[in-house]
Order: sequence, then C-alpha cells, then structure tokens
Amino acid sequence: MPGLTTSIPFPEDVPTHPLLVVDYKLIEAHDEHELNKLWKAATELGFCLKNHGAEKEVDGMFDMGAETLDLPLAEKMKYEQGDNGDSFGYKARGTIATDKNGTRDNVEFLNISQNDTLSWPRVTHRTYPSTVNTRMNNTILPFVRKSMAVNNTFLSFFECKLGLPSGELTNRHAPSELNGGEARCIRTPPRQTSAGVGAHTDFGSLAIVHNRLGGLQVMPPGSEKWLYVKPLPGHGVCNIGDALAIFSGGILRSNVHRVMPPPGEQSHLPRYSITFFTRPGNDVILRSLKERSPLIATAVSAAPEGVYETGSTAAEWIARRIRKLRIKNRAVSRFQAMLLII
Ligand SMILES: O=C(O)CCC(=O)C(=O)O
Ligand SMILES: [Fe+2]
Repeated sequence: MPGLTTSIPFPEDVPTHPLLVVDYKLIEAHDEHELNKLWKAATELGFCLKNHGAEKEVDGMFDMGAETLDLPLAEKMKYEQGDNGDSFGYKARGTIATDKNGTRDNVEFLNISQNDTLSWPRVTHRTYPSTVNTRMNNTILPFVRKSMAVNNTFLSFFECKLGLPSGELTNRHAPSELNGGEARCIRTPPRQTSAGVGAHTDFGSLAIVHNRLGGLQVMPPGSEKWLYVKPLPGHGVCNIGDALAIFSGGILRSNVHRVMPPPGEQSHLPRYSITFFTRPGNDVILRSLKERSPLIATAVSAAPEGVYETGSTAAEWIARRIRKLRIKNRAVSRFQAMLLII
C-alpha cells in the first residue's frame, strides 16, 4: 500500500503550521464548541478533520490510485485530460506549469468525476482505465458518497452562519446536475527538488485532502512564509475553494497552498495524495449571494467594486483555470505574442 507508507516519520525540525482540528462526529452532534471552531477555521485558513467516517474508503482509494498510476504510460495516455480545460481523466507529468515562468510539474493526476461515479456504469462525462472501473462500486462510489455527505453538512452549516435561506448553497451543488466535482489521486516520484503542484487556491467549493507523507504547504494569511502541514493519521485537510469565497463575498476564505517534495528522509518515497472536490453545478454563475443575505451584502460593500462578480459559470471558471495551467496553451500564447511583435 504505497500511499500508506509511514515507515519514515515526518521530521521534527521543519516549520509546520498547526491547523485547527475539527471532529466530524461532534459536528454531526451539533456540538456548539466544535461548530464555532469549524466557522473560525473556514473563515481563516482551513482545518484538519478527524472522525470523518471514510477512513476505510480512503485506504481503498490509495490502492486504486496506485494500481492505476502503475499502468503503462501508453495506457494512461488514452485517458489524458488534454489542453481544452477538461479535468477528468489522467494528467501526465510535465503538462502544467507550477509557476509564472512555466516550470513544468512532476506529478501525475487521476481525476474521477463525481457525476461519472454516481451514474456508473452509465458514462456521464468520460470513460476510465480498467483499474478504475473494477473499483468503481466497491471503492470509489463509497468514498465519493461519504465525502459528499461530509461536504454537504459543511455547506448547510455555512448557509446558516452566512444568514442564507436554507438550500442556497446546497442547491447550487445538487448531485443531479452536471458538475466538476471529482476524486483525485496525485503521485509525485521520489527525490524531487521542485514544486509538485504550484501555489494555488482550489477552483471549486470544498476539498478534503488525505495524505500520509508531508509535502502540502500553506501560506497563512498576512505571511509570506510557506509552512508544511504535518499529516495526522486518519485526518483529512479541508480547504475552502474559490466558489465558496465568491458566494460568501469573501467571508469564507480560500487558502493558498502548494505541494512540495516531502521533507527530509520522506523525500526518498513516492508521494500519493487522495482528494475529494465538491464543485458547483456547471451552469451556476459565480457571483456573491448578496441579495440573499445581509451579512454577505455588508461584506461585499466593503470590498472593491465587482470582485465577487465573475460573470462566469462554474464550468467556464474551472476550464479557464485549467487551460491556463497547461504548458501547451502557454507555449501557443507566447508564439502568438511573438507573431504580434514581428
Ligand atoms: O496533494 C496534496 O496534498 C494537495 C493537492 C492539492 O492541493 C490539489 O490537488 O488541489
Ligand atoms: Fe489544492
């Protein structure tokens, strides 16, 4: 079980940022102290989640991810996401940029759509390698369902705290609609020296990241310093994405994070992570819900004009962000720029 390797401990001497730990069992029990902690974390820097109930499913996802990413490259390339802004499928190494200079990444992704998982064996968006298909019912579906339930609980809670009518957030994430929600496995080869995933905020609404090795880093607000998040066994790391930041007029914070090689001796191991992303329905317009909540209206009025009015649907927003990352698209635009100069 490659993702489960804990034989080399996280080093003691690297700077870490201790995220707040939220206990999902207490959230389900409406424990006031825990709910306050969740709200604080969601409006500041994200949090670690324990007792999420998907521990067994997460282990299965690490196995499924490793089995799939171990397939021959030619087989995986049949499912490559391409340069048009699609996320689902396989992302080969070296296809996206990790910084402004266009430095190529060194990670592979396997992205499995929430819609495809729920409609399996009917194809909603695309097909997947055989190692995914054989695990769809017994591994991926239970993982996706449990992760959706956790995120849905959070969305309902945020609705309430933001003073939104019930359903304003959850209905924008209806599983029956086409959406960009996905389960992701990332693999970084051992002994890397540069970023695996460059600094970013997540495109969608909520992400739960599970990892066994270090590598995930956050930049706390008001700081210029990257700090590792030390993986805690059985815990997920929850991040708010851009869509929730926009809906809430910035009250919910999408935090900046990146993936670096695991620290110290852990860098000798391949690194796997498993993430579930909840994203709004494809046709949902990304704009603040200021008409639906006085609290959000106040937050928006204090922000520069128009920052929470993207004019984009969730599908356009995500596709644009992914297209921009793909090296090929950058190469084309540099070439076009050259033609313009000549
Ligand atoms: O691998 C990780 O720890 C985080 C991955 C991540 O941030 C992402 O896929 O958006
Ligand atoms: Fe991320």
